Order: sequence, then C-alpha cells, then structure tokens
Amino acid sequence: MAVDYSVSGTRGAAGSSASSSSSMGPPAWGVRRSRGWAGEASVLMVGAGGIGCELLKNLVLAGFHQLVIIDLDTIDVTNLNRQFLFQKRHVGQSKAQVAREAALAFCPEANIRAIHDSIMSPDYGLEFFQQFQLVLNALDNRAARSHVNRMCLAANVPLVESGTAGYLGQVTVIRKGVTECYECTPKPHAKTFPGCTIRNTPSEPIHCIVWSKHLFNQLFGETDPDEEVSPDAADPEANEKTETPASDPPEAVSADSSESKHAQNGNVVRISTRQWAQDLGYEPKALFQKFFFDDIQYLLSMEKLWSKRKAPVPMDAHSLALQAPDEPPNKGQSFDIQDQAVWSIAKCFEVFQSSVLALKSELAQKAEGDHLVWDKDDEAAMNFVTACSNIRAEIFHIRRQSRFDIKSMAGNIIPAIATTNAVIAGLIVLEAFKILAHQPDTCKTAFLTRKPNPRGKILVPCQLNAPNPKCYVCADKPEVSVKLSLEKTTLKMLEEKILKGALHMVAPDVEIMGKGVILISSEEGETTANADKTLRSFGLTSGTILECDDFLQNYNLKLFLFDIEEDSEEEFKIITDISELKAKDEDEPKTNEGTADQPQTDEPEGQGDRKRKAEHEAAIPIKKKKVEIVSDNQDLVCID
Ligand SMILES: Nc1ncnc2c1ncn2[C@@H]1O[C@H](COP(=O)(O)OP(=O)(O)OP(=O)(O)O)[C@@H](O)[C@H]1O
Ligand SMILES: [Zn+2]
Repeated sequence: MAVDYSVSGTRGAAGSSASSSSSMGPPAWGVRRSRGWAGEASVLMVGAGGIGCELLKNLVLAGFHQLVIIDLDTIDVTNLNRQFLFQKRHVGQSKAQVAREAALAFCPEANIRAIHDSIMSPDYGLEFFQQFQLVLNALDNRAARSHVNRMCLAANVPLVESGTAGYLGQVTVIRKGVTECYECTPKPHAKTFPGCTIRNTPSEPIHCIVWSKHLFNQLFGETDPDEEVSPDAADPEANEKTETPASDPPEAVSADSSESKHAQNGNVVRISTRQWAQDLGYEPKALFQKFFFDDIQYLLSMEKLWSKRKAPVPMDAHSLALQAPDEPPNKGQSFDIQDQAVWSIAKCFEVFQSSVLALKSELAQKAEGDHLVWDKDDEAAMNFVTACSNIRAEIFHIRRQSRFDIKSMAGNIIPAIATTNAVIAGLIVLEAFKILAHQPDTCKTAFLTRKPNPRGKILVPCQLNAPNPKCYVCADKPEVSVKLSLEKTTLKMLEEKILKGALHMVAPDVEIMGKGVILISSEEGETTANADKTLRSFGLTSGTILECDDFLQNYNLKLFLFDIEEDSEEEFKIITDISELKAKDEDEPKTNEGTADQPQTDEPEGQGDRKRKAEHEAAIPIKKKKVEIVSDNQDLVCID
C-alpha cells in the first residue's frame, strides 16, 4: 500500500478534531467490515486517552475487529474536550470499558476486550503479548512505553509507538532486530537546573517549585541524594577565594537536609531528613522553622552569595502563627477560580500545615518502607508544593504564583491538542496496515511539526533507524528462558543452581533489565543480605528479564523468567537450547574460563574496565555504576 505523508503545512495543525464520535462518516478504507486481514489480526491497543480514543475509532472503522484495549485510568472531566468517545455521564468510569462500548455502538460486529488495568501489571507477561500480531501504544509516560517496548521485543511482536506534545507528534515502528527500539537512544531529560541554584540562590518561580518537589520527596517520597534541599555549603560561588571554605551547616540550624545532625553524647549522629521529621511526628511548625527559617539563616551566613544579590529574608513560624489566616475564598467561587488566585503568605502557612498533616497520614497508610509518589492531581501533594514554592519565593523576593500556574509548571503540562492526536492516530493505522500487509519494510517514522519544512510539509516521513548495537535493551545477547517458581526460588538458588550451575557463570552480576536494580553483585558482600529472599519479593513476575553479566568472563546474557507449572517436580527448567551458548563461550579465544580463584588476566578487547583484572583485583574495588532509575513521569522537572 502506497502511503502518502505529504500533507501541506499551510493550514497548520491547530483547530478542532477532524473526527469526533458524532461525526464519523463512512471510512475511506475499502477494507471496512470486510473481515479481511485487518479484521482477523489480533491487535493490542495500550492507552485509551487522547490518542487512544481517536485510534480506537479509526481501527474499528478501518476493519480491525479483534482488539484488546487496556487503560489503567478512569475518565476525568478534563478529558472530555478531546477524548471524544467519552461523555460527561462517563466521568469516573473505566476509560477502557467506556471506549469499548462507544466503539461497539458504531461497529457492533467488532470483538473488543477492555481491560481496566496497568499494562505493567504482572498479569500481562510474555504469553499475553505473544497472542497479538501487533501492539499499538497510545501512552503518555516513559515507564509504560519502555515496558511495552521490552515486552514486544521479548515476544517478537511489532510495536507502533506514538506520542504528541501540543502541536508536535510522532509515530514510529519498532521491530525486533530490524529497527531501533524505544530505548536505543537515550531520551532527553526534562529541563534541568544547577543544584546550587535550587538549594541556595533561586531567582525564578520554577526554582522554588523544583525545590518544593524535592522537599516532598525528602519528607514523604523516594529520597534521592541528588535532590538535596538544604543549603549547599560547597557552592563554588560561596567559597570563591575563601581561605576557609564554608563548612557543613552548623548543627544548631540542622541544615543538611538529607543528613540532619543530632548530637548524642557529644557525638554527631547523622540521620535522614525523613527520620528527623518522623521523630518530630511531622510537627508542621517545626518543619517550617527548619526549612524556612533556620536553613535561610544559614544561607545568609554564606555572605558571598549575597554580595551582588538581594539577600533572602527568613520566615518565622512563630510570628506567622500569630497572624490571622485568610478568609476562605468566596463561598460561591468554583474550585477552578480559587485555583487561579495567588495565595497570601498566611494562607500558604495554613496550607503548608494542613498538607503536611494530610501527607503524614497518607504515608502512615503505606507499608513500612514504602513512600508517596508526587502527583500533580493529588490534592495534598499539590497543596504542599504550592505552599512551599510560594513561601520560598517570598523569602527570595520572587513573585508568588497561583496554584493553577504552579501545577502547570510542576507537572510541565503542555496543552493537548485534539487535532494533533487525530493526525497521529491516523498515521498509526497506516503503519499498522503496512505491517499486517506484510510490507514492514515500507514502514516509516513520521513527525508532525509545527512549522512547515522547506518543502512546505508539516508531516515529515523518515526512514526507520537500525538498532543501536550498544542498546542495553535490544542489543544482541544470548537469551535464555528458564521456568522456575518465583515464590520459592531465592537469589541464592538463582545464582548457585541456575547461573553458576546450569549456565556456567563464575561471578555473575544480575540486574533487573532497565530498572537499575542489582539483585546479585559479584562484589563480595554487596548483596549477600538478600541471598535468601525470593524472586517474588523483589516484585519479579513471569516475563521479567534479568541482565546477567559475568564479571570474570566475557559472558553475558538475558535471562527470561517464567513461572513453572505448579505440579512440576523440578526446581527449574531451562527451556532454551543452551548448547550453542556453551559452545560459543568455549570457542571464544579471549574468554578465560577461570574460577573465582583463578580470575582471567587476559582481558578481551572491548571489555574495558568492566572486567576485573587479576592484578588490580585486590587494589581497586571496581564498583559498577548503578543505572539511574529514570522517573516514571516524563512530566517531572528535575535537576542535575
Ligand atoms: N501503565 C499503563 N497502563 C495502561 N494505560 C496507561 C498506562 N500509563 C498510562 N496509561 C494511559 O494512557 C493514556 C494516555 O492518554 P493521554 O496522554 O491523553 O493522558 P490522559 O491522562 O488522558 O490526559 P492528561 O494526562 O492530559 O490528563 C491515559 O488514558 C492513561 O491512563
Ligand atoms: Zn534498543
């Protein structure tokens, strides 16, 4: 099928959607209701939001009648302006279910299964993906996209990936071993800010917002040493030409956020901010005093910072407490209008206290060791960030913002445009047809741009790139599938019986693919505490892929885990033919089949520092850099 992407740019991309559920005329596709190859193909659509609604409508009208749609969310009133399968009466209902019903209303012969769940749930493992001829992503976050990417690679099912951001859009096709995968090229991080700007010298509202989100994580979320909120005593600007560089913030002001100090019997004991706050029962005024008074006092002591800047003014909880809080907004005012008002400092102080208490009790409901995840749509989390951002802004003489504006900035929200979604959904179907028509070589990446290119086009097709040979997800590595009991198999059994026993590894390092979680380390003692924990206790599920890399040999592989049959008498079953795997290892001239006592000394080229060299072994403890866990939420603004 010849596909022409040449849409003229003169009309621009904005405007209302070309197609809504109420204006669906007869489709141009000759295959409609023919029950031909498109109708028979079993297709998974992941996400039933902005792109997904358009896509589902296109699919059924184009003749795709064997569909499974999955979406974890329910319909929000804010979806209705662009997700045309949904109406006001559906608010609160499952997106997948309502999308299915809406599609069946104009195509009753379609066979559509709706699943209200996350595609990342362990219930949708390799076997689930293998039942489809094609997977179509209509998602909005990196974590889910990466997950589907990996599952499709593992199941060898083609994937059409897509995304929109305002007027911009993209569609691409991912085929194992043929094209780039979603993770072949690193994705740019959201805009970042220098740590010392965030911690010491904010000058714009966004700096205060980022700081507040970090404070949220320090107190309630997943703590990250790169998300310090305390004054940065090592700020080069503060220490310029100083004989005695600024020392750690003094204990009296307890200014080291991740490691607040407490004197015990004359010794300084460092405890985490979370622990410090918990010990205080999250007493809001005490928290306020530390972050907005004591820490600011400490910043003032770094005098060089303020020689050319206006110095911050600490804010005292005790005097604020004496001020009367604002009147509540007018009773008749809608929530949205309240959201657009800029809160006074008294109001911020009040909201700070109430949101700390609300988040404290949300955290208390979590399992031990678990944490909250910042979400712009969580009222307490958003209130906390609004209050903290504005208080910090006031301290640094930065203009305060409304909750609405802070939400846009904190969530990095780009308005969704229905037309963009409609164009992209149309392109997804074109790529789907090419794949199912066995013309995958004609597939393209297509970009929807805001400004026409020199040829006057806003839809720009490009050749698909070949896979990145260094991609840690799709690069060619031996793949071994093993069936085992995730409930019973411990890390020790995995290491001793499977990796060392059956697969002849010597010093395996094992990481959950793409997650950066190291399960087994060849570094002595690093993971021994986990040896008796089961695979399930690490959240591993059927279909999980482990990256196994032998520190002492030129030998690495991907290990696919599958649940073994309940009545199996065997502890595990390797279900891949591994004879070739062994032969390759033996034939490899530079691979030393040494043991831990006889480590290899002749390192294969290209292995670089990753392999432990015998002569260095004792002297240099080589530590693998833990892969950073990229945030689930592309919307997060983060700092370097
Ligand atoms: N892990 C996942 N499993 C299944 N569906 C997912 C998953 N992650 C995201 N989705 C769904 O993908 C869809 C993406 O659609 P869209 O980008 O329009 O987002 P939205 O949530 O509807 O809109 P907005 O974020 O602008 O409020 C959403 O319906 C979302 O629920
Ligand atoms: Zn890749």
